[in-house]
This record gives sequence, C-alpha cells and structure tokens, in this order.
Amino acid sequence: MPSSETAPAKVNLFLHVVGRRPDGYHLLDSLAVFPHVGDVLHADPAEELSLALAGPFGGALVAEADNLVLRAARALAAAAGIAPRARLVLEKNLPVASGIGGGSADAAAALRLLGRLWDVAVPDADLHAIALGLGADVPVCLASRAARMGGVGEALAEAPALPGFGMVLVNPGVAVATPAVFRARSGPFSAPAALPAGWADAAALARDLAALSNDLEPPAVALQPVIGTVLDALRAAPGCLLARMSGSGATCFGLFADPPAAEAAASLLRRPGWWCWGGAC
Ligand SMILES: C[C@@](CO)(OP(=O)(O)O)[C@H](O)COP(=O)(O)OP(=O)(O)OC[C@H]1O[C@@H](n2ccc(N)nc2=O)[C@H](O)[C@@H]1O
Ligand SMILES: Nc1ncnc2c1ncn2[C@@H]1O[C@H](COP(=O)(O)OP(=O)(O)O)[C@@H](O)[C@H]1O
Repeated sequence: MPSSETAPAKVNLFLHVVGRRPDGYHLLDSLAVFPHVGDVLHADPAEELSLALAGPFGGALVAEADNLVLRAARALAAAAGIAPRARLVLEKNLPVASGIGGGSADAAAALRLLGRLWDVAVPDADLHAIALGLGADVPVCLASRAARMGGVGEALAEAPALPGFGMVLVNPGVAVATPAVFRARSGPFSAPAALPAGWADAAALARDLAALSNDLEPPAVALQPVIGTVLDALRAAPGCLLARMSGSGATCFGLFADPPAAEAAASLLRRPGWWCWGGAC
C-alpha cells in the first residue's frame, strides 16, 4: 500500500540576521509560515532505496547527485539501525533553490513518511538533530506549523496567534544560491523583532510586518534584479497588503485579506517564465 506525505512550502514573513557564529553560519530571527502549496512525496515498500522525480520542477533536480530526500532516508535508517529500503517518488511542484525551503520540506516529509513506513520510533530530540544535520531549515519543516525561528534556524518557539489570510507566491524563474546571498549581505546586524501575542486580521499582521524586514532581500535583489520587478508587480496587485522576499529568494510573497483575493491576484500576475501561486495560508 503506497503512502504519501505533503511537503508544504516554508515562507519567512520576516527574516532578521541578528549575528554570526564563528563557523560562518548566521543567527536568525524569523517567523515561518506554511501556505497550502507544496511538493508531494510517495513511498512504496521495496528491496532497495530509489527516488524518481516527477512534477513541473522534477527535471531541475535530475542532475542532483544526492537529493535531500535520499540523504534524509539514509540518515533516518542509520539512526534506527535498519537498511534504507523504499521506492520513493517526489512530485516536485515548488521551484528549486527558491527561498521557500522546497528541499528542506522534502527532507522533512521523507523523515515523517519513512518513519511511518518503517515503523521506527526515533526520539524527538534525535529526529531534530537528524533534521538539523540535513539543513538549517529542516527542523522547522518537520512540524510544518507556523513557528518563530532562532539560532541558525534550529531554535523553534511558538508563533504568535495568526489570523487566516491569503498569500501569493511569485518566483521569476531564477535560482538563487543561499550561501551567495548570505555572503553578499553587509552592514550591521538587526535586532530581534518584538512581536505581539497575536493579530486579529491580515491587515494588522501586515502593518506590524511592514516595520520588520527580510535582511537578505537587498543582497538578493543586487544579485538578481528581477526580484525587484517581482516585488513591484506584487505591490501593484489589487488588495496586496505587503510584499516581501522569502528566505534567500528569489520567491516573493504577497499578503492578502483572504484566499480568494490572493487567487485573483495570482492569476493577474502570471507571465511566461514566472511561477505564480495564490491561496490560503
Ligand atoms: C535562508 C533560509 C531562511 O529560512 O531559507 P532558504 O532561503 O533556504 O529557504 C535558511 O536559513 C536556509 O536554510 P537551509 O537552506 O536549510 O540552509 P543550509 O543548507 O543549512 O545552509 C546553506 C548555506 O547557507 C548559509 N546559512 C544558512 C543558514 C544560516 N542560518 N546561516 C547561513 O549562513 C551557509 O553559508 C550555509 O552553508
Ligand atoms: N528535493 C530537493 N528539492 C530541492 N532542492 C534540492 C533537493 N535535494 C537537493 N536539493 C539541492 O538543494 C538546493 C536548495 O534547494 P531548496 O531547498 O529548494 O532551496 P531554498 O531552501 O532556497 O528554497 C538546490 O539548489 C538543490 O541543489
């Protein structure tokens, strides 16, 4: 009996770079949310470990020697003391290297799905360590629930109470390498954000977020100016309450009062080479 697991996109509503560790990794303060769009990972029992790629962005990963899904599978099997055996199919719906954690979400989905398929009980702390070993964004993607991120991404705390809102995601078809964007960042570090206990509606959320920033946006725009074009287009869309880049880019998000407003804006923003999605968050 095949089983599947969704790997929702991760969006950073704000991202402050607050410091740097001696090993070069940056200390972050961020609020991550998970809109209703993502990749899907399917698993079947098998004698060997294999991964097939499908979906609109599957082709972008064909040359990838060591997909994060396979690394996650091997790490989980090693922790459980078993051989990694499964036939996996990854339906890649999210653009690759795009600031919405697609690879991290896939790795986290693999840990959840294979944990079930193999019936392994790895203690939460060990699972968290395996996730962090795969990437700084993988721990937050494990629960795929809105969370405040600290440390290099591994220190997770409850998010303020969020209202329902609409979100548009736009990627202009350029891949941005996360290390290059961190390297291109300059200037003083930001202070951590002061957040309220919650927001009553999307407008209140957007108002507070407007006072915060994504510190990786200016270096990413400098590397790929088309990101600025995407942000201008989002800001001009009817009903857009706030537009900002997610993670290290190039995907940008727009915040809308509700999902129908976001869906309508996404259909207006579509153009050749751009990936656009609108829906609920
Ligand atoms: C920037 C963020 C924000 O959520 O999102 P994405 O752009 O990836 O979606 C993440 O911190 C990305 O996490 P992830 O993509 O898992 O990063 P990793 O694979 O662990 O690291 C890739 C590289 O990014 C840099 N890096 C990453 C995380 C961090 N806190 N500080 C860093 O300096 C390092 O140069 C590292 O070698
Ligand atoms: N399953 C996967 N999905 C996406 N990228 C992957 C995957 N496995 C390995 N990678 C590698 O990880 C890099 C970062 O991908 P991704 O997680 O999509 O970036 P981001 O976190 O910036 O959105 C890609 O450039 C690719 O080389």
